[in-house]
Amino acid sequence: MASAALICDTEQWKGLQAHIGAIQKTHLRDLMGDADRCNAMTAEYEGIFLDYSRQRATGETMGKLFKLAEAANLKEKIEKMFRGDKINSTENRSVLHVALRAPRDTVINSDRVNVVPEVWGVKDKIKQFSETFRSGSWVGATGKALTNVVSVGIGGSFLGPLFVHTALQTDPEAAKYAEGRQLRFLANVDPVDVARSIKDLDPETTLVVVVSKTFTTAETMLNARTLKEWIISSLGPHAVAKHMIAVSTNLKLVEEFGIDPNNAFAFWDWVGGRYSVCSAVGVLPLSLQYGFPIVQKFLEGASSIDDHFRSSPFEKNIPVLLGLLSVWNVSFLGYPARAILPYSQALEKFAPHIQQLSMESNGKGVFIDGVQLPFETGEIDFGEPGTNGQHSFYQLIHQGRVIPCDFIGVIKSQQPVYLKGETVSNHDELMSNFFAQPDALAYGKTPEQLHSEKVPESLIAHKTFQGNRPSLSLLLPSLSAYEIGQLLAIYEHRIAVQGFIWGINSFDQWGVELGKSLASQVRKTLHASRVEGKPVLGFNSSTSSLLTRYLTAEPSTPYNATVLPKV
Ligand SMILES: O=P(O)(O)OC[C@H]1O[C@H](O)[C@H](O)[C@@H](O)[C@@H]1O
Repeated sequence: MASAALICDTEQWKGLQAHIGAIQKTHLRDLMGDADRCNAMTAEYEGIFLDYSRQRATGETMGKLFKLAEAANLKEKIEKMFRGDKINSTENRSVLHVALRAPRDTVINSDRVNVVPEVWGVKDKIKQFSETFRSGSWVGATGKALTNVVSVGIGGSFLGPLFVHTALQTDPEAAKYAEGRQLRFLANVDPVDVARSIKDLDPETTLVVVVSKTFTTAETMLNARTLKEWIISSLGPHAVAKHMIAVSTNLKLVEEFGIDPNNAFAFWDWVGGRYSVCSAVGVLPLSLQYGFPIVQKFLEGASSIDDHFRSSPFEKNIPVLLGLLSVWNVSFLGYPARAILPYSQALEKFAPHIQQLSMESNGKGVFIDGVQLPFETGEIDFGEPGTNGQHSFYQLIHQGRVIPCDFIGVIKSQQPVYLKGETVSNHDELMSNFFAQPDALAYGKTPEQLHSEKVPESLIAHKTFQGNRPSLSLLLPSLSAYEIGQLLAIYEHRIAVQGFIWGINSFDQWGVELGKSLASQVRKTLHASRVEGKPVLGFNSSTSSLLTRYLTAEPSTPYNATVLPKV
């Protein structure tokens, strides 16, 4: 198929390629000596401060990246997203997660229908339901109020809500509203995850929320049937109506599953799974745990970044700057990975969410029109909160492979601690590392420095840090529901910017289909072997012998009666 315009064929792309040599001659040690450059390489919005001076880039690089953005029609593509154009072309869908957090009076059309009133209709229903639930008026089958929620879902129906829940858990305001309640998640089809999710819970006081955009995902549906059985075996079949609710775009299947349609919360096919945390997928379980007003603050934070992203000039636009720098690192400097390093334990589930958001969005091999990509896209995202990561994989980042790092810090801790007499407060101790690590990466340590420190000759080579390792620092004023929403939206838009520049569709995920269909072939074989004693057929010799080994051993459970976890 002939391609409209491959970004790599543009003068602007070639200009950046020609510029790589100049950057390869620089060292961050020198670049950081230029205070004007450092001041220029910052951006701020509502107290969120981005410092990207430790990127391997100069003013000239940035100028060229902005030109590349023009060549890629970035401004127009952002507008198309906000306008509800069907930019997810392979699925013929709008991409409107921004509508999920838009103020009530906004007009955003998909298929010429304003979707904002529908969004608010569901939010109003969640607000009302969560108030009834939290007040204790919603009672279970035995007349008791429900205080525990298990949210069953996987991928986008799990990772975003888990990230937000984990971040809110230690926010004093949110925590106050969650007193005496539990929110847990069940994602993996591994029965061990079932056991963990219901350990020490009583079905009498538990509400199960089944979250699935399609309501066909194998793992989620089996887990939902398992928890349904857990409820029924303890409380009887009539209990399902009071103990199970659902979030889905497929309300017909929700009803067929046996959940009361009045207790189903809708969303729409113009919300991608991994972009769905601001839909009922996240808003419902989080409102049950923290109350709707806290969740509304989270949505307002995300919405504030939507405004910033749509209207700020690229030079001051945090998601655009981040997206362009990622393109520079991946496609020009050849760095395949990015480490996400939040200096806040509250953000411990941020990297797992970004893994899906980024890698499922931009892990693509073809342009939007199907032409094979002649350059690398996508990034391998991974991360751990600092300082845990420092005592784990930072060795590789300092002296092994070059991995651009995102340092995310918070000025005001959610949980301040200071011990009288200590040099610094506990949060200042944490943040000392946030400020130190980027410079260690950028500057490194030269043999000359080591000599002057009288390091033994035999250790000089081992102790030399080449430095010149890029990072950026994002400093948030605090970490309340509002900033958690802002952080989420910054990364959502950053990832979209990358896809817009590369010319790929960041909103489909055909690559995950093949594994699913092969698993279905294996599932049939396991059943036929276990139940009818049929031989393993139709696989290559490696898979056949692995399957045979698995099937000839004592099974973990016989197939003649229901078995539920014992823990
Ligand atoms: O919400 P569901 O329809 O159950 O989908 C859950 C997940 O399924 C697949 O793995 C998709 O690749 C993900 O994008 C999606 O989030």
